[in-house]
Amino acid sequence: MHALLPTTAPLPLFDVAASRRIESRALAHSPDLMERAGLAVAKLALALRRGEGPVWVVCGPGNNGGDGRVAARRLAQRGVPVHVGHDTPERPALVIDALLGLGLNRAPSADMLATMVAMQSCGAPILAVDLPSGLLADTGQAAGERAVRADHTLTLLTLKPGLFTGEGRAHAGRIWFDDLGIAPDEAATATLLGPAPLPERSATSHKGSHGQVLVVGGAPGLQGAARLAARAALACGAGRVYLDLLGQSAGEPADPAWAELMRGSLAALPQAVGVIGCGGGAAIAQALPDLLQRLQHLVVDADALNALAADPGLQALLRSRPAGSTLLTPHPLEAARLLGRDTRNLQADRLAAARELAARCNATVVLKGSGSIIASPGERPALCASGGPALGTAGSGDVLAGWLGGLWAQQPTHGAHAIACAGVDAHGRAVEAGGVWRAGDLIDRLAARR
Ligand SMILES: NC(=O)C1=CN([C@@H]2O[C@H](COP(=O)(O)OP(=O)(O)OC[C@H]3O[C@@H](n4cnc5c(N)ncnc54)[C@H](OP(=O)(O)O)[C@@H]3O)[C@@H](O)[C@H]2O)[C@@H](O)CC1
Ligand SMILES: Nc1ncnc2c1ncn2[C@@H]1O[C@H](COP(=O)(O)OP(=O)(O)O)[C@@H](O)[C@H]1O
Repeated sequence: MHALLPTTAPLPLFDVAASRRIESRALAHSPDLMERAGLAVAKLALALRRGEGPVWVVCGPGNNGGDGRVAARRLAQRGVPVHVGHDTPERPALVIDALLGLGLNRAPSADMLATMVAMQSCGAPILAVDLPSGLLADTGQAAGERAVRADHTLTLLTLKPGLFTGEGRAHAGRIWFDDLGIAPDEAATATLLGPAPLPERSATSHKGSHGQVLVVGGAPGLQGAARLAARAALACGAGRVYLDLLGQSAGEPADPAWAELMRGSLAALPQAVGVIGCGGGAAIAQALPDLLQRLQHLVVDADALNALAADPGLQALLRSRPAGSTLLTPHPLEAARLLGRDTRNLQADRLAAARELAARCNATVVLKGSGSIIASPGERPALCASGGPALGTAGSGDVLAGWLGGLWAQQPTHGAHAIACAGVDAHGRAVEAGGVWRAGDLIDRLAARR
């Protein structure tokens, strides 16, 4: 058993159907899985309980409850006071939430909701067994009007996507994992990202070896977004970074605060990696046909995504681009516009939405937000557990787009999926040590990790 985040390597995620298959094959040779699960829960509970009061074990009707009962027995054997039931004991030292796990298949009943409220309000920390009760393992959404908000979740046998995306992170608390001694024997549903190495530099390399980025955007009043993207691309290590500031006179400096950035345009830079749409306003729509047809590598963000959503002709150009050459970075509202759905409906199953959008656009899609998802045609989707609410600040998405462009400029033979996985994970890790308040700080933190 170990705490899971931050990840040190990529990890396989399994949805409910795959977890069930792994479990049923494992049970054939290891019939004591529930004993192992309950023992792991009891061990963690011993470390987490606060004070000498009883450990309150709330068991549901299925095997999740079974794990809870084994844990209760093991704790009692160690002389720990234990209360098993749905009524709140006095001054509990810990709550073990073993009400509902993988088998959650409908909105919890009123009785269960009342028990969840009691757990939540009793004042003790909550350790969820496998999943916080009421949270759907595949999507990270509550099946009904609420799910338990745990302080810790010990997930068992397999890692489930819903712990890491949607509302999962807010409900799971600190995530622990015990594989119960079983190695998964089938392909993962998705991959939880680990850290990716930064591009290597040979001793004889020079700025011409490190690629070019062309940021197209920054319409009047919106230059900040384009400049953040350009600064991030440069901080990432791109050899030269140019800005095509839409609707700005040629005399306007690329970025008065960053003298290294230059003005440029598609006509002069057909080999550059395009980072398009940051602060693009309405003007980006006119530039898009040329950009979509002429640039070999494109990161498409913000207003360029909105322009695409509004124009089937542009969507056809997008789909006709070669495989692996386009990377879209929508936040949920932008993704919902592209799919013609509402955001709530899209967020209900982020993994499925990202896959659908990737297939529809013939592109890699980074569906941003807590637990960003990276989906590409023909690739196993990836899920990012790094980052957090510190990224919820204006311009952090522009920084991501620029960083992705900078990575791609240095590694032009990589496909969009690999670039997205590396860049999204690094963007999240940059805030984990704290100290990021503005998108500009984020650029400094990303650069410091190089
Ligand atoms: N077998 C093993 O060795 C291992 C098992 N493991 C453990 O087993 C867990 C999975 O167990 P599980 O399949 O029994 O599902 P579980 O989450 O207990 O729920 C099913 C029960 O809840 C009910 N129910 C569902 N939704 C409901 C609702 N909204 N409101 C009310 N009731 C609802 C559902 O009712 P039904 O649909 O049948 O009417 C059924 O009775 C897994 O998460 C892990 O903890 C692992 O440790 C590995 C080793
Ligand atoms: N709670 C959170 N957890 C993880 N990542 C987050 C969270 N909130 C925001 N982010 C990340 O911050 C970035 C915000 O991007 P975006 O919404 O496009 O911002 P902007 O348009 O201001 O640049 C995305 O990479 C998103 O995944």
